[in-house]
Order: sequence, then structure tokens, then C-alpha cells
Amino acid sequence: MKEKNPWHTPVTIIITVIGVIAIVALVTVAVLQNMPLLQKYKYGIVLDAGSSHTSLYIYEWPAEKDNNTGRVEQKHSCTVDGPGISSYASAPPKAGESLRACMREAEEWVPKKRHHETPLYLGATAGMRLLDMENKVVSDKVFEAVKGALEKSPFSYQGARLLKGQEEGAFGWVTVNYLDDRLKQGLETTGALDLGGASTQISFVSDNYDGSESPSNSVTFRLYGNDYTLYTHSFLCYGKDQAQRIRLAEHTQSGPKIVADPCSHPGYSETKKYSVLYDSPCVSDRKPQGAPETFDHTGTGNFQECQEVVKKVFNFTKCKYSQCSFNGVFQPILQGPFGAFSAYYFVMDFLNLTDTSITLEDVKEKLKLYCATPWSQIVQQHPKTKPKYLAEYCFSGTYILTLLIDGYNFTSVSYSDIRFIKKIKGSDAGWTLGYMLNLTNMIPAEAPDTPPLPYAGYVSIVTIIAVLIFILFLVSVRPLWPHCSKQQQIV
Ligand SMILES: Nc1ccn([C@@H]2O[C@H](COP(=O)(O)OP(=O)(O)OP(=O)(O)O)[C@@H](O)[C@H]2O)c(=O)n1
Repeated sequence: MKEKNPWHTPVTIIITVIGVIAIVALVTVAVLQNMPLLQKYKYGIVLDAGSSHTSLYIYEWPAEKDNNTGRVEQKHSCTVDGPGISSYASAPPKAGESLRACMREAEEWVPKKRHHETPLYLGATAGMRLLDMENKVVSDKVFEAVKGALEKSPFSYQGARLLKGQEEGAFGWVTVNYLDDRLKQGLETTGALDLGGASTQISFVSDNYDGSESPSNSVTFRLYGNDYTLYTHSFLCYGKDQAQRIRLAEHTQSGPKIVADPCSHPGYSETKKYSVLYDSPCVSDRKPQGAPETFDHTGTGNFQECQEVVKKVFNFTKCKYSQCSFNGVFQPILQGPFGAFSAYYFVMDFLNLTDTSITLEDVKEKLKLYCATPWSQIVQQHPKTKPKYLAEYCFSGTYILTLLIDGYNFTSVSYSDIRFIKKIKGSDAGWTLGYMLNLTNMIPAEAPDTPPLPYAGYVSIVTIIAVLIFILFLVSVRPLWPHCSKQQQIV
């Protein structure tokens, strides 16, 4: 006699099949109903009109998440050919024309159907701040020219304006901390060090700063449910191009024909015009009287002497606060870590000094060797680097160290808290992303509500519950099973 398997009866087979189909249907409906929709994206464009050049950034984020939860990322960037818009003071319409090629690139990168709803902003920084101080009528004409060019684009033009130094510093800080996911998670924040051509910014949160001392340096934010009191300061004229002018102005006060410069390589020699050197509000009041039209800028390549002349750019004597950085500007005790970007990165990357585990003493030693290298050898070793940049890396490296150590009071210990960065997770570090996030209200003041379960967890729980229900069902219909008792079926 052969025992028949009790499961092999028509009733149990039918129940099982129906049950399995029901479970599959239940899970499929639940999963499909809650599946993330096919990803669609939205875009935003910001033009950074800096003193030395203009860059265009395109940002992208998931369309259904622009209610503050989606991650904004840089999709593309374009460097405008030519100098910064402030250099078009003598021909303002050209400032508008200069943006054309990058605007066309933007039209290709942003899907056509999104053009009309893509916000477009232009923010001008220290170059235009200086032009505005020098000649407001001309700076307004430059703005009119860029506005005219941007209004013609198919994007939703939202304005071109001069950014305050404080905004530049604060939005750079927002960018770095947003990209590092520190704001959403409420983690300790990273300070931001930004070095441009005409200004430099320092921004950080310090436990010792509540905004009461020197309130003009404080910016408060409430982001994702956390309150931040940020210390920020922008030093106009302390970007590396203007600092170079101030330094050379020190050298040339008496209007000599030959300037022997310790911050340029031995063998370097270039004839320069006094009128060009002094053509900036940062130095115009120091213009030597009766100087010849030109001077010969020659190099001696001496790092120690370079440090001495660079230090003279800063005023360390007066401070009416509990503590200062330089020029009588209040600065609370540094609190790291710090991200240093823009020219900090360009210069330290060129000099192979982005690794801050290298001790400060070694950094100085390397810079000493670099500055002493003959100009002919430098040119030979870097045939692809722009001669203007190449001629200045000895000065720029020395300036960065002096600014950080003598200016901001970094020590040989806290120097290692600095990270020289260009990008964070594919997006450039700089003020533009923070500016756009602010203007589009993409960072909420309060923490956004999150679903109690992630999608994968939700699917697993639905599946487990469905299987349990089915098992319970099978157990409950057990009396219907033919010969489910201990009886054995006799075939
Ligand atoms: N490979 C490079 C690229 C740029 N630079 C220098 O870096 C500075 C430009 O930095 P950036 O942040 O782009 O400045 P801007 O936005 O033009 O200036 P600002 O913010 O002061 O308006 C300039 O001095 C430029 O000479 C450099 O030394 N090496």
C-alpha cells in the first residue's frame, strides 16, 4: 500500500495556487503603487561673475523632490572665454557678448522643455565691487549689458546683482556643508576659506561666537531644524591678484625703473606699466608721483624675503576687539575642520601641496626650493601652464601661507584641519550652489518629514505579512484538507 501525500489533493492544490496568486497580486500592487516615479529633473543656472573670469554652473535635482528633500548636484560648468566682466569697463556691451558661448552650451545641457522654468541668476563678486566703488555709472552699464544678454536667453532670468562680501562668504559655507551632507544630518560644520582674485572670505561656526561681539560679522541660518550663527568676513583687496598689486605698490612707492622682486623666480624679467599696476582702488592712492611710464619687474627668488614683503600687505597692529585676524577685523577662535577652495586649491594643487599632513615646516621648505628655481627651468617644466599664473605661484603660495598663519592665526597643528578642495561629490566648491539653494528655498528651515520606512523595508514587510497571512489561512482551512487527520489513505 502506498501512502498518498495529503497535499496532493485537488482542494489543497487549488487553495495553494489561489493563495500564491493572491500574494503575488498583493505584493505587486503594493510595490507598483509605491514605486518611485520615473525620475524627471529640474534645473537651475548660476553665473559667477568673478574678478578674473566668469563661470556658468548648471544644477540638477529630481523634479518630484524639489520640496526640499532632493539632492541638488552640479550637472555641467562652463568657463567664459576672456576676463571677468569688470574688465569690460571701457566697452560694456562686450561683457554681455562674452557670455554668449556658455549660454548656448547651457541651452544644450538643459532639456528644451525645461528651459522656460529654469531659473537663471548672475552674481558678481569683488571685481564688480571694486568697479562699483571706482565708477558706479560704468558698473551699472556693465550690469545693463549682461542683463540684456541674459534676458534674451530662453531661461527664466531672475536677475544679475552685486553680491555683498558677506553673502559670498556665507553661501560658500552653505555649499560646502550642503554637499558634505552636514546640514541635513546636523553634524559639526566645516568652515569655508575662499580665495579669489580680488577678495578673500573666511566663514565658520565657533562655540566662542554668538554674534554679540562684532555683530556685522554674523549671519544666522535655520536649516533643517538647526540654528547656526556663522562668523564670516570678506576682505576686499585681499584676493591674490589685488594683494599682488598692494605688495608691488609697496615696492614701487618711489617709482623705480627696476623692481627686484623676491617673490619672482631668478631670471624672470618683464616690463610692466605703472598705469596698469595702479589701476585699482586697492592701490590707486599710492601711485608714485613722477614715476617713469614702465618698470622692469625682475625676480630674485628668495622665499624668506618674499614672506617679509608679503607680511607688509597686512596690518597687525590695531585691534579693538578681544581678538582680530588683521586690519583690525574681529575673528573668534578658529574652529575646524576647514575646506579651502578657489585659488587656494589652484595654487596648492599646482605646487603639489594639497596634502595637509605635510608639516608646515616641510611646506615652507618646498616653497623655498620652488621660489629659488630659475624661471627658465619653471617655463620648461610647465609648458602648458599660462605664463601669467606661472609667474605668480611663488608669490601665491607664500601669500596663502601668510594669510592662513599670520592673518587667520592657523598654527602648525590647526593647519592640518584644512582640506584644499576643488569639488565635493562632483560639484565645485564656491558660493554659487548655496546662493541658488537659498533663492529657490531648497533648504527648509525645519527638518523635512521622512517616510517611516525606506522603500526596500516597506516591500520586505508587505511580503512577509502576505506570506504569514497565507500560512495562517492554510492552517485555518486545515479541517478541509482531505485526510489531514492521522488516518492514512489507502490506495
Ligand atoms: N589654474 C589657475 C586658475 C586660476 N588661478 C588664479 O586664481 C584666482 C581666481 O580665483 P577665482 O576664485 O576664480 O576668482 P574670481 O572669482 O575671479 O575672483 P573674485 O572672487 O575675487 O571676484 C586668480 O587670481 C587666478 O589668477 C590660478 O592661480 N591658477
